[in-house]
Amino acid sequence: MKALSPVDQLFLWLEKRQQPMHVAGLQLFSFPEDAGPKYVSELAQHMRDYCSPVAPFNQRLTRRLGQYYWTEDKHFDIDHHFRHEALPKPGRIRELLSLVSAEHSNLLDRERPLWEAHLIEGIRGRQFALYTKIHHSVVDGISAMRMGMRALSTDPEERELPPVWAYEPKKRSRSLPSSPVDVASSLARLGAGLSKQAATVPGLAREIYKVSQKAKKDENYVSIFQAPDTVLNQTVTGSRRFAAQSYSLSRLKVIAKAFGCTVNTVVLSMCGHALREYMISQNALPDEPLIAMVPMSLRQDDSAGGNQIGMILANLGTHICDPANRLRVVHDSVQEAKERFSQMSPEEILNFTALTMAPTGLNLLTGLAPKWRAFNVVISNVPGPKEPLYWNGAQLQGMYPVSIVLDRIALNITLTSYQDQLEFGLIACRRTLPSMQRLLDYLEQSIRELEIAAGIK
Ligand SMILES: CCCCCCCCCCCCCCCC(=O)SCCNC(=O)CCNC(=O)[C@H](O)C(C)(C)COP(=O)(O)OP(=O)(O)OC[C@H]1O[C@@H](n2cnc3c(N)ncnc32)[C@H](O)[C@@H]1OP(=O)(O)O
Ligand SMILES: CCCCCCCCCO
Repeated sequence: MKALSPVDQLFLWLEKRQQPMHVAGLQLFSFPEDAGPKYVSELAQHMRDYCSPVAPFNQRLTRRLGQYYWTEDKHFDIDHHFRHEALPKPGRIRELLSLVSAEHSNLLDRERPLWEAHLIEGIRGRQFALYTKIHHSVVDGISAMRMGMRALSTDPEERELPPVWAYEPKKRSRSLPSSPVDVASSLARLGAGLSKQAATVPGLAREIYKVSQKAKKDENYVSIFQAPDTVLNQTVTGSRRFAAQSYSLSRLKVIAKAFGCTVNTVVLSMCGHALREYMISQNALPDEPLIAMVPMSLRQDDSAGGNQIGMILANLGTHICDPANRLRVVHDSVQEAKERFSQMSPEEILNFTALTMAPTGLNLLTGLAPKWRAFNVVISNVPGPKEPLYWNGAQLQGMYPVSIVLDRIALNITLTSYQDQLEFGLIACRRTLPSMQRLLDYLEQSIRELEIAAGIK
């Protein structure tokens, strides 16, 4: 048995019917030239043949004394985890997004390993898709991306590739103990981990004191109670709407260079513009800027599993009309947070994140203080592969992240990349965010605006 880390467990504690805590990737493939009519059915059979998965795909939850552990599922049933489905006609991307919206609304079964893979055929234009869903307690965006990429090849001729659940993790930071004696060693390791965490307390106290002093005079500092009350921050239902689109990464790189900022700052500015326009269209733009929670990877090794993320708060400048001024506000707030983290060790960043997010976490768990809002929206950037990839000869055309909505945080914008495409996946509560697809057009519009502001076009 292997004990889950406190961060991994958080995603289990937070889960409820209206707040599923799984994430997913939607991969779109084009058929190889020589594919016959049975190509997808044969692929499905090939995948079903891998019915003895490796960790974490063979691990289910068990709970002892309030602590969650992973343990091997002795009754693993591939037909529960792997599903072969078809879209209703006419099989447009619209039907595919509807299917993903519906699937992403369903909770994973906690009696079994927390993942499902859906192979979807019937898509117009000789395409098929793979929607792979896995609990956030098992992976973060970077580890999900690493797992997903291991199952693909740069060689279009390579065939008989095993599915993602058949690959051994490249490197594990800790081995998986399996006997009862190992439970004790797990607890000992947990204790050792806690004392390592405890060792960060003096540095952390110093940092929190410094932050509280700085916050008094630094206008770029984003406080944990600054996020305004907006239409995004209402109670959510369990039903989801998914929208996705690709944008050109090289266009963003040119903008970033022109403004002397990072690509991620350009992404956040685009989201600031899109949210501003969306809220204006709803007659609901607040006077104060929206605040985004932006995960930052703390992963230092090549390990594939679990969550290793810190979180920063970014001012999205939604109160500012001018795109260049908005970008500067975003840049300054992100820089301020990055500089703070650059003084800390990964343990200190984790603890700092836990402390600053505690009021939000407590509220998510209890619903007692809905005004304790640290952020309005989650915006997560998970860089992906640069080279063209293939799966049994089928070329990967696009890969869209599908993340989580939280109670009173009804929208999550996660993006990944593939070759020169930035792949945005927007997931929202269906009831809270009508016409969410408009955000995709506003994102495109914001690229043009930034290009004009930078004198590029
Ligand atoms: C088993 C499952 C199978 C599934 C198969 C499919 C998997 C599909 C994954 C789905 C996954 C959903 C699951 C979400 C669940 C969470 O979202 S969990 C949270 C995950 N998020 C993270 O961990 C955050 C990771 N990101 C970061 O740490 C940083 O923000 C970033 C993205 C590195 C940006 O940092 P920054 O310091 O502001 O720097 P920036 O200059 O923007 O970027 C650094 C470099 O990367 C480049 N860059 C920035 N963004 C990108 C980008 N998106 N792409 C490429 N390059 C980029 C920049 O151009 C720059 O390059 P150089 O100029 O150095 O050459
Ligand atoms: C205490 C708040 C935790 C919210 C975590 C959301 C992470 C989503 C990005 O993957």
